[in-house]
Formats: sequence, C-alpha cells, structure tokens
Amino acid sequence: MEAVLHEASREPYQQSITAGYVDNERLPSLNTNEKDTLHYSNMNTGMVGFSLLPRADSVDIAFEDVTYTASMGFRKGTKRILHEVSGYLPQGQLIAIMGPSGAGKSTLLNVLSGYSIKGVGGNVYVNGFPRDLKAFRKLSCYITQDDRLQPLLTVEENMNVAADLKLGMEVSRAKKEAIIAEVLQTLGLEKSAKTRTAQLSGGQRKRLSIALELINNPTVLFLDEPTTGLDSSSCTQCVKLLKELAQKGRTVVCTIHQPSATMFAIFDQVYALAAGRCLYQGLTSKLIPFLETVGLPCPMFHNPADYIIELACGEYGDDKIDIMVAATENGKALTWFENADALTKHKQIQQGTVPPKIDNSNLEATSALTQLKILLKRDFIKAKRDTTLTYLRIGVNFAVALMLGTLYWKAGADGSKVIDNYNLLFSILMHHMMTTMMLTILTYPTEMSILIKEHFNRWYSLKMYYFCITIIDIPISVFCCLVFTVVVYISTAQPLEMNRLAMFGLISLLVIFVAQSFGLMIGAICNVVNGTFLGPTLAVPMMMFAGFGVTLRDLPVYLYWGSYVSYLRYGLEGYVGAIYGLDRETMFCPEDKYCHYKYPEQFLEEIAMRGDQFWNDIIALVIILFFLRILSYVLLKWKLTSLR
Ligand SMILES: Nc1ncnc2c1ncn2[C@@H]1O[C@H](COP(=O)(O)OP(=O)(O)OP(=O)(O)O)[C@@H](O)[C@H]1O
Repeated sequence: MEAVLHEASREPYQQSITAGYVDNERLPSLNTNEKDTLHYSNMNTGMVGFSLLPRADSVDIAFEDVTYTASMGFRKGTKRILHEVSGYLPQGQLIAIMGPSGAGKSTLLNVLSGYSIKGVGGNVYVNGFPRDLKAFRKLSCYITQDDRLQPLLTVEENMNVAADLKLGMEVSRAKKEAIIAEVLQTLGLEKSAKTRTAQLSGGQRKRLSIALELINNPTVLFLDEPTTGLDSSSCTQCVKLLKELAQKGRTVVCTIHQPSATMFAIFDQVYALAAGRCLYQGLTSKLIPFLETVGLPCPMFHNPADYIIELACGEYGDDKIDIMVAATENGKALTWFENADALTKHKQIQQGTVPPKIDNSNLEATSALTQLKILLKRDFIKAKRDTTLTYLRIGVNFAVALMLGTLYWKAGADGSKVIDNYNLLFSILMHHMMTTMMLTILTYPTEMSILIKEHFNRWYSLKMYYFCITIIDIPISVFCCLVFTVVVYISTAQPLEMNRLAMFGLISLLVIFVAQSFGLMIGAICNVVNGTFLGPTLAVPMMMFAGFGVTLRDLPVYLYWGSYVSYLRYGLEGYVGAIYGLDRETMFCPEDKYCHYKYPEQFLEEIAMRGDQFWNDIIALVIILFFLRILSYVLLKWKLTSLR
C-alpha cells in the first residue's frame, strides 16, 4: 500500500525532530530575544498564546498493513488483534478512532504512538519516512484514559514539575510561568491553580492531564478515550478544545466509544474499526455518503456514529462488515478524504531514500541531575503533605518499641533472661523487616501507573526515578529507626556503651534498607494483592535460615546455602555481636534465679554464633543491599519494557 505524504511536509518533520521547545531552526535569522518575543507575543495581550500557536512542524502519519498479535501467556498461544489495517492521519485534523468495545481502538492507538512495540507488524510512516521511534516520541505525547496525576500536588505544582522537566533549565522561570498561565487559561483551569488534584472534578482532571502534556507544545497528541467519565457538556468542551489544538497544525488522534451526534460532528476525521479491521476512514461528513455507496444507508434521524457502531457490532449481519472492509480496502482507500484526488496523486512512501538526519540524543529535556532535583522536590512535597503516613510510621515504631520494652523490661542486663533477650532481638528483626517491606509493597505499585505515563512521555529517565525513590525515604527511615532503637535499647537495659548502641543501630538500619529493597523488588513485578502474599511468604525461608529456631550448626549441610543468602541471619548475628560480643563481661545474676547463660561466651557457643563477626555481617548486608537494589531496578525496567 502507499502511505500518504505531502511533499511540503517532509522537511518540517526533519527540522522538528531536532527542534526542542523553541524551534530555533526555523527562525535562523532572529536573535534569541526576538524568537522568544515571537513565541510569546500573544501572552501579554491575554489572547491566544503559546499552546495554541500554529505548529509549523506538522506531522502526517500513515500506516500500512499494521498487525498486532498479543501473547496470551505461556503455552496459551497468541491472539491477532489488528488485522493488516492501513490508514492515514493527516496533520491539523482531529481524528476519532471509533468502534465497539474490544474492536482494537486502544491497541491501534498504542501501536501508532509507539507505546506498543512487541507483537507489532507492518509499517508506520511519519511525513512519508519510516517512523524513527525515538524521534517520533520527541514530537508526540500520549494521554492515558485514566488520569494518572499526583493527587497531593496542586494543579500549579503539577504544572511546575512538568514545565521544569519538559522545558529544561534553559527556559527561565518567568517564561515557564507565562507558559503555565497560558496553558491553564486555554484549558480553563486558571481558577483551579491552587486546588489539589485529588479535589478536582473528573473533567478538570482530564483537562489537567492534557495541560501537562501541552507544556512542551507537542505536534502529535494521542488520547485514549478522553471523554470517558465526563458529562455530556464536559465531553463537548473537551472535544472542542482538542479541535482547537488540531486546527493549529497538530495531529490529534483519540479513541472514542460512542459519541453523540453533536460531538461526532466536531471531529474532522473518523477511523472506524470492527474486530481489528477498518470499516471506514475519511471525513466525518463523508460517512453518510460512504454508507450509501456501500448500500448501507444510515436510517433517517439516526446518529451515524451509533449506526456505524451497530454495523461494527454485527447487528445487521457480519457480511456488512466484510462489505465495508472491502470498500475501504481495510484502510488503504483514500476516497473519503478531503481532496481525495490530490491525495492519491501525492501518495507515496520514501522507500529506498535516505531518511532525514535525526537527533537521537537523550529523550529527556533535562540533565539527569536536574531530573533528580525536581523529582526529589516533588516527593518531598508529597511526603510533607501525606503526614498521616509519616506520623503513622513514627507512631508505630514508638508504640512497638514501647510494647517490646514493657514485655522485655530490663531483660538485656539480667543473666537469667538471656534467652528472652535473644527472642527480643529476633522480634526486633521481624518488626524492621515486616513494617518496611510491607509498606513498600503496598505503596509502590500505586506509583507505577504514573511512572509508566510520565516515563513514556519523556519526563525523566527510569534511572533518575529509581534513584529518587531510593534516597527520598532515607531521612524518615533513619528517624523511625532512631526512635525505635533508643526506646527499645534503653527500656530493655541493653549494655549502655556507645559503640554497642551504634552497632545495634547500624544493623537495624541496614536490615530496614534491605527489607525495603525486597519490597521494591516485589512491588516492581507484582500488584498489591500478589505482593502482599509474596512478601511474607518469601520472608519465611529468610527466617528459617536466620539461625534462630534451628541453630546454624544444626542446619542440614544441603540447606546451609540458605544461611548465606538470608539477610536475617546477618541481622541476627550482628545484633548478637553488638550485645554479647566484644568480650562482654559476666552478666548480673539475681540471687534467687538460676543463670544458665551468665557467661556470654557460653551463650554464643550454645546458639552457634561468634561474637566477632560484626563487620562481616555488615559487609554481607551491604552486598545484599546493593544486589537487591540493582535487581529491583532491573526488574522494574523489565516490567516497563514487558508492558510495551
Ligand atoms: N495483551 C493482550 N492480551 C490478550 N488480549 C488482548 C491484549 N490486549 C488487548 N487484547 C484484546 O484485544 C481486544 C481489543 O482490545 P482494545 O483494548 O484495543 O479494545 P478497545 O476497542 O479499545 O476496547 P474498549 O473500548 O472496551 O477499551 C480485546 O478483546 C482485548 O481483550
């Protein structure tokens, strides 16, 4: 099939690919100030400004024989969802991908936007050249059906983060603020600037999702069901806004379920799908003539959008679907486009020619360090606002320490309670492991959907996101650990020596960080339900091999390897080293009690641990910590890739 290309539009694609936020390549004769003035000239007047400025670097998208085959899972085979569909999405148009539920609308949108990579066949062309995915992603944005927004941030804060990440630090704060104000005004959100996202209405949230992606003025917008969940007036408002954006030279493609007749008329183009095949593509206004041509006239007073969905559902017989697919040549025919003759005359693909030189540098607009700074700032605001969780963590640590302190009151200094104290050390280990790991498993997946959207839209690199979540929790973890350690250590009368206290605290902190890494690893690949099952389940072998119930000496040889990989073993050994190592003197024994373990060496011998292994335990914990952190990053990366 021949995809379509306007000769004139090839060069702009070439240029726009290298263009950043301000398309300086197009304005070579102007100095920077003049270019800025040109871009922002309308802002001061309050008229149409940045986001609605015409885009000179418009983009036509053509695709031919596109297939999508989903893998159904191990030994379950595959399922073909798109069946060699072709099509043409011209610049400056608002295009609706329509069809009944399950027709493959979202799948086609994912393929065209470049979100889906695996299982995709056929070709996608951008201004006639085979699509370079990296370059294309720089021109486009994807707005998901569900609004993946940071609920604790206000509209303005969300916009500031997007502006800082997407425009880079070269654009001054004043300019960013002007752009934000203008985009918010365009989307009717200026009055909600100080409102937290969680408190916005569905329509406002949808508009904010669009506003965030408009910040860097993308040429192509892909929107998955932008009207879902909106009332009819908000739907029309939203579609009108998209039309306005399209009229300024953008290519706006969105999937839509079943639009009202009024809303349907706003769209310029329709691409109708039925079970992964193309029923119609062309002007909205030519749908009725098309239906007449194929002998399926739309009944009087019937919404043509409803009628084509009914046809696509097979309500009038499956043969009608075949008739329409044949008439459109599964998307190859361009008969129902505007100036169809001119289009067919120009239709061509740049096969065999050298594609334009493409700037394949970083996908993100800002440096790694800047991304990290912005993400840390955002997470800091979130942590500050989410005080319930912060206080809960501190409160739980304090309360558990107090409970353990009461239960094991002064057990650390009593020669008759050495076994009790040993139980206490294991309980402390359990507390640190479970609270930290479960918290991570429960909170991490909720962030995942936002990560997927923002990362795909090139806000930041995965490395920087991961680095940020790794360090953002350190202060609160350290504080909670400190509160817990001081309360439990003093109330249970552990030896009051600074070095022992420091060793005890260090082991606690490392166990907390390792457990957190464990949580990150599970959270990266599992949803909350699976994670809450898997986390504690995987903790059981760690406990088994800790040397607590069955001493390390009594472990069967063929299971000894387990003690090397169990971080709880190093944690317990480290605690024992801190409390009973360093040649601790004979313990106090009350006169009326029998103190079997008043000699610490005797106790160490009994539990098959040595008191001089502390630094080895620290090294082992640090190695496990690094290994798990790297592994959870790799798993997260794999997860993101596997979703595409
Ligand atoms: N990864 C996948 N594995 C198996 N089946 C899939 C996969 N992705 C999509 N499908 C199936 O492909 C069909 C089309 O899905 P798609 O989400 O594209 O439909 P849709 O037209 O957007 O539907 P809706 O309007 O309900 O969102 C559906 O039957 C869906 O179950």
